[in-house]
Amino acid sequence: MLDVKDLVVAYGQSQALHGISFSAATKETVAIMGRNGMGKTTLFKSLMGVLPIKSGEVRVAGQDISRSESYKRVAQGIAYVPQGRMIFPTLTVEENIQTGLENSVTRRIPEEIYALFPVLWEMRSRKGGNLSGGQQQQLAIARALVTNPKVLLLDEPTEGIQPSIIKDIAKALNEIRKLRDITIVVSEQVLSFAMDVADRLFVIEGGRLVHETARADTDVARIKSYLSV
Ligand SMILES: Nc1ncnc2c1ncn2[C@@H]1O[C@H](COP(=O)(O)OP(=O)(O)OP(=O)(O)O)[C@@H](O)[C@H]1O
Repeated sequence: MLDVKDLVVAYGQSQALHGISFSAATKETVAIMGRNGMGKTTLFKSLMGVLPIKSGEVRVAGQDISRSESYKRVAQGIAYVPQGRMIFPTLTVEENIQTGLENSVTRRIPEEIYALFPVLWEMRSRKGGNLSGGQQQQLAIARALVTNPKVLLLDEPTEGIQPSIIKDIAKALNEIRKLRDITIVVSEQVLSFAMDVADRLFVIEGGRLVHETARADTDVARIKSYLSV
């Protein structure tokens, strides 16, 4: 479903990604693990078209999207939950989700969304800015999901979130891929969360994927050593 090949991205003269390649299948979740500054956000921004790529290719369901404008990529089946969530603080929960429904005539929020995140139903009339960090993260995921993506990208969804809500988010992500034909790519520093949601784990270091493992074969100590400074 998602095929990334030899992705090279630079900030001016400084190269940040040095040829990233990986694929992820429908109904598969992969985690990209790495410390701060290793290139996770750069990877996601370039997949989404927020940052231009220098060379390489990104395919979603076989279609090369790597030269498409960011807004077009949404129609081509890719959705992005950025680091820090970026919800609209002055819009209500319901209005925030509806911003993902721009192309829908009724702008009706599917029931499935509130079934996945019951807290968003309870909070639907509250302003996004009044939600806790964990609730905002669930809101950002809901907003991305209503675009019916084939590929969902989540950049460090557990950052600054309390453990009980991290469990809720893991549960929702596992439920989503059961319900939908979707590929989920999540960047993370929290190994326990990645082990809860991902079928395969990659480690990114200095803009390169340096390690890959299936969940069942994961050498936890080895991944931890990559994540510690
Ligand atoms: N706007 C920018 N201009 C120049 N260099 C940048 C810019 N943004 C990021 N970088 C560099 O690119 C590299 C990768 O950064 P990136 O933000 O992708 O890492 P990350 O793994 O997502 O870390 P974090 O979790 O802190 O966001 C780092 O060396 C960083 O200094």
